Amino acid sequence: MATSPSPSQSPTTFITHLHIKKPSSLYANQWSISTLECQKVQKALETHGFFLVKYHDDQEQEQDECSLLHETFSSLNQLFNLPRETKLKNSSLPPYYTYFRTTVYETLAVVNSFSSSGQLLSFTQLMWPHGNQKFYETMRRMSGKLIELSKIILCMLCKSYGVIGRTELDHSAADHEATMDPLFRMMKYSAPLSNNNNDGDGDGDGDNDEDEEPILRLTPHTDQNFVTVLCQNEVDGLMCKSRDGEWMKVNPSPGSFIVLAGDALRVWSNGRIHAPLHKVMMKGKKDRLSFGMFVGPKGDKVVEVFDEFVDEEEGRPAIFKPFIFLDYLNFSLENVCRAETMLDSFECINSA
Ligand SMILES: O=C(O)CCC(=O)C(=O)O
Ligand SMILES: [Fe+2]
Repeated sequence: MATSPSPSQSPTTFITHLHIKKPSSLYANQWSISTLECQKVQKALETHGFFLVKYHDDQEQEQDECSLLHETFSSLNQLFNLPRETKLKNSSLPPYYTYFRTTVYETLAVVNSFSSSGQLLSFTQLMWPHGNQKFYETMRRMSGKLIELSKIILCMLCKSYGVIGRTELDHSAADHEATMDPLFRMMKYSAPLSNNNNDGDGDGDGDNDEDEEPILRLTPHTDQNFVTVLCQNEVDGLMCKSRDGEWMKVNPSPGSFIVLAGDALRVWSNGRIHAPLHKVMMKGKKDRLSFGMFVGPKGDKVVEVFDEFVDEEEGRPAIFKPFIFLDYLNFSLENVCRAETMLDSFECINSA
């Protein structure tokens, strides 16, 4: 594995870009992944709260990887092109999981899409009553890859903190599966400029995009979960705010994944990990498609500071009070206007 910094907006800050090869075993105690690489995950999440990663499976040919990515985006196009009434059927889930639409943004979600419990199959049947095997197979493979990567990343973090096997964040822990509720979400953001908008050179490309001001498509917020692994089509737009307050453009190379820490990880680490505010700003004539695995605790689970990060005698008390994750999700839904300071507004922070 190698790390190469890729320049962000500012010359002084770099976005960490890791290359992770699928380990022969997903269990960290049998790993070839070095501690040094694990420390890079920790450092990136503590400073910026996000990083980019290329994830390869040695068994998988590069060509297969590209075609999976290509098929995923063509499946997403197919999905978002369905009539609105059909997409509205994705509403039997709790409100934060269901089909949601504004004039410029749409999202659909499937819980545990990679598992054998048939959630992805039911979702596919709901959208295409006559079946769509291609969609099902593609999304099953892609969401399987995302869940695998999210497990590896959480494990790398646990390894770096020296807490492997002692926390449910590590998937080798007995109750990991019973604790986690991974959600596969698919998003579409419409282009700020319509396709009829001619840029004057007759090619209809909109190649004077450079002069345009980017327009907000998704308002600044933090994710409530532990970790999010995202992937986008060729249209950039994601921006993340680092711990030192700088908005950074996140422009991944094709096929790279974006890893973001959420509020639950900030709480678990007693504030060591930064859960970055992020937003989507777009320009140009192309719609942006993205999808991701949002790995959070099950609704009834308690989110709390992990013991390892607390030492009263050393002057490191727990900054956060424990809370039920569902209470926080509901609070977030009722207080969308406080998205920029959600965790702080939730009043789970202990007074000094
Ligand atoms: O589409 C993206 O890149 C970001 C999506 C996002 O932040 C979210 O759905 O919470
Ligand atoms: Fe988000």
